[in-house]
Amino acid sequence: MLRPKMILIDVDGTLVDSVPDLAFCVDAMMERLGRPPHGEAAVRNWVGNGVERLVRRALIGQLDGEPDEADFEAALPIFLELYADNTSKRSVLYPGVIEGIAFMKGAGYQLGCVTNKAAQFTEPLLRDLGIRENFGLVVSGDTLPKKKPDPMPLLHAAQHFGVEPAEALMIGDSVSDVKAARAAGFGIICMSYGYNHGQDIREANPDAVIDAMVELKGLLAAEA
Ligand SMILES: O=C(O)COP(=O)(O)O
Ligand SMILES: [Mg+2]
Repeated sequence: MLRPKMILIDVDGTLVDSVPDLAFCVDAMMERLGRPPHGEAAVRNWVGNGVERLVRRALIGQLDGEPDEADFEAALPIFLELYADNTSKRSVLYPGVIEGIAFMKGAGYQLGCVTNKAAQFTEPLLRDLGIRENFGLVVSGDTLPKKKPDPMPLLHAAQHFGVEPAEALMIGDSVSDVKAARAAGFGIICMSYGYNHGQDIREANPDAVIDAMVELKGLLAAEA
C-alpha cells in the first residue's frame, strides 16, 4: 500500500466533469463569432491545457496548430465572459469523488489541487461543487509562470507542504499530469474516464489507472 505524505489532485477530467460547461461556452462563442459550433465530443478532446489553448483549438477546429492572432484576441474575451457565467452550472463531480476525498481526508493525507484551469474559474468551481475546503493549497494554471506538463506547480506544492517529491503523489487524467509528475519525481495515478485528447491514458504509463476515485482505498494505506 502507498503512503504518500501529500496528494495533489487535478480538476478537469479527474474531480469534475467540466466539459458540459466548457462546450456550452465554446459553442456560444463560436455562434457570437458567426461560426459553426463544435459540440461536446470535440471539446472533450481539447480540454487540459488551459482556457487559452482551448479557445485557440476551437478557432482552428483541431488540437494542434495556431489560429490567426487577431481572431484569437477577439475570441478570448468572449469566452472568458461566457465561462465566468457558466463555470459550474452544468459541471458535476464524477462518481466516487466525494467518497474518495473523504477516505483520503479520514486517513490523514494532506491534499492539494493542481490544475491548468485559470484561478478565476478554479476557485468558484471547487466552491460551487462543495469541495474547496478539502484542499490546503490550490495551484491554478496562472498561479505560477509555468503550468503542467512542467513540474513547477507540483514542486511548488511539495515545497508548500514541506514534502520531498519522492513522497508525493499526483492524481490526474491526462498525459500532462503524467509528464509533470515524472519530471517532478512524484508518483502518478490516473483516472480512466478523463480527458486525454482522445487517447487511452494507459499509453502514457502512469503507475496505476483506476475507474473511480473510491478505488484509491485499494491502493493507499488507510492509516499511518
Ligand atoms: O484545461 C484546463 O483548463 C484545465 O485542465 P486540468 O484541470 O485537467 O489541468
Ligand atoms: Mg485534467
